[in-house]
Amino acid sequence: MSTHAEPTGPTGSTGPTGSTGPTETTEPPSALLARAVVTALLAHGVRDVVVAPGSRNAPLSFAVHDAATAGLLRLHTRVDERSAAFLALGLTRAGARAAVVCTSGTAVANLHPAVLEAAHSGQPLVVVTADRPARLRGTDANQTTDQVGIFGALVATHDLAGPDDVPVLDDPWGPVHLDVQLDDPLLPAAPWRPGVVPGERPARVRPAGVDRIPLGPRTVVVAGDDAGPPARQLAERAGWPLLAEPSSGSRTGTHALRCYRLLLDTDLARSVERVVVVGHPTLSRPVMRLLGRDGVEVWATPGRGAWPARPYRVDRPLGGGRFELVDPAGDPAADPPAEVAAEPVRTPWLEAWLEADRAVARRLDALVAAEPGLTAYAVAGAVVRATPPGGLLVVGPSNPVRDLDLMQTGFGVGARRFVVANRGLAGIDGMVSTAIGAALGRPHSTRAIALLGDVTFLHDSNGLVLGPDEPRPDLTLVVVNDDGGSIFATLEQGAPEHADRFERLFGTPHGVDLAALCAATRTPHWRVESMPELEQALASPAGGIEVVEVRVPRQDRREVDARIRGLAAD
Ligand SMILES: Cc1ncc(C[n+]2csc(CCOP(=O)(O)OP(=O)(O)O)c2C)c(N)n1
Ligand SMILES: C=C(O[C@H]1C=C[C@H](C(=O)CCC(=O)O)[C@@H](C(=O)O)[C@@H]1O)C(=O)O
Ligand SMILES: [Mg+2]
Repeated sequence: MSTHAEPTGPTGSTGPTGSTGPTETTEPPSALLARAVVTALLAHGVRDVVVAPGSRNAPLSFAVHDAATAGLLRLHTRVDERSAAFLALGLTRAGARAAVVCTSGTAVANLHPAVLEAAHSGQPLVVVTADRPARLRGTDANQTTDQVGIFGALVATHDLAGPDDVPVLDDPWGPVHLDVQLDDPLLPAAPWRPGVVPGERPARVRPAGVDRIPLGPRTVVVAGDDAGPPARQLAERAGWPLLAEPSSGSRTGTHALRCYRLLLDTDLARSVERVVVVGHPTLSRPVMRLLGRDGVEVWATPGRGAWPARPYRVDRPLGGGRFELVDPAGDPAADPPAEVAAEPVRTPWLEAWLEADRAVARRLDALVAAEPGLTAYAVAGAVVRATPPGGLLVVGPSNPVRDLDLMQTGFGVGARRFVVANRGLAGIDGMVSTAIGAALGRPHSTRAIALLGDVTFLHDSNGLVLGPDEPRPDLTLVVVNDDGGSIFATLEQGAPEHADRFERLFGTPHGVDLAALCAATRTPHWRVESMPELEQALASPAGGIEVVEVRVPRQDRREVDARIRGLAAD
């Protein structure tokens, strides 16, 4: 589906956003349209714009530069559109509102991975693509393809032929695509002095309504990606165990379990009667098995992204606004309003889980400590310790996010680390740029660290290609280098019977010299081989963007993972 306004042809009129600038007679229509677009971006909270160079988008690039010169936004440039879009996504995830601008043709298609991630994780990324004028569509004019609806049914395209077509950018829950028809002449006659009063990013308002949740059944709360504080508050007010993923925004306080994934094959887990699901849980098959288990009631809020329906049976859909506890008789439980920070409730059910969690965590720490040399689990633990309260932690998919899930010990409420992960589609693409964007978008972070796998890092090594004038954050990229994709070793394809094909198809050893790769972009690089070296590197950031490479083995991953999974099984 695309929002396809009938081309009205170039118009010189000022757009609905009241863009101002040189008179109609002096500026070409392309400049006026570009300025109307940038005016709309500013009016709806965009303060960071990532431009990938091109000729067709020159009117937009000039208008963005003029707005940056006026101090109205921050300009970034990136040569790789895929990295550019993930940089904008990282900025957006961290609370800034960002747009990415590129030229026509294959450049637009390179934005797609980040646009899809934004769609499935509900992020208001703004995508502005330059296009040829409609009269050239369907011809073999240079660099001309069908850009209207290019991101598929999930992301509507606004087809802009003139300033009057510029839409209101007020959706806080997903990406928006503006495809801008730009005709020659493409260069403005004179610089633009934007007479724009910047507006605010559209607020993500919680749904209205109250979800009345009766106490009674043996319940656990599952907090997936982007669940936010309500999941924690519910667990604490009800006295229920909290199974919160690292990027849930809920993994603080006294009820969050560290090793919940290891406890799901125990009698305790088998006695669960109800699960309340908030956010987008993706890390663990045992959690998915719990949600699909006969005899377990699932109460769930809608998912955040473009497909909010859950892949498992939901017995009681929740709105996700406010939770109110009611006692089994249906009367309001002694439950202070969510806004009032109540003393967390302790129940025997919770205590049993907390005791089991402490026991298995002790066994996990002992197992990891007994491993010869550094392990990916120990690296994740060191990264957690190096991220202070108020810090930013960006974590890649595959094993790093799962290692963090196992090793992240409890943080106090209010002392949480802001954890960013692209869990909409769990892609390994764009993670270097996402991390740089998140660090730039959250300048008040006390520290910014990213924990990535080596294949993930290589997949977006272009993210390190920054020009000399680009804004750069202080960011430590910790790369767990096991020379390939180790997660596959823990899955079915890692079984011995597939060993003859595993390395070529899944392990994908690459042997890349990360120091040389970093040297190519003059990115400071440390290679560490031991925990003291790692802790030293983490304790002494060089400033700017730096890479700390930690070499760990991959061949034993399946065996160690199996021992870990067996730590708690009854
Ligand atoms: C864009 C994309 N391509 C491929 C995959 C499939 N995939 C998931 S994990 C993984 C390997 C990741 O390796 P690495 O980053 O080194 O992490 P490790 O598994 O070694 O911890 C791949 C290829 C994906 N999720 N996204
Ligand atoms: C490798 C990909 O993603 C897979 C990674 C891990 C998931 C998994 O099973 C983790 C182990 C567990 O939860 O016990 C797997 C899954 O969700 O089934 C993912 O597909 C990939 O190709 O993207
Ligand atoms: Mg790896």
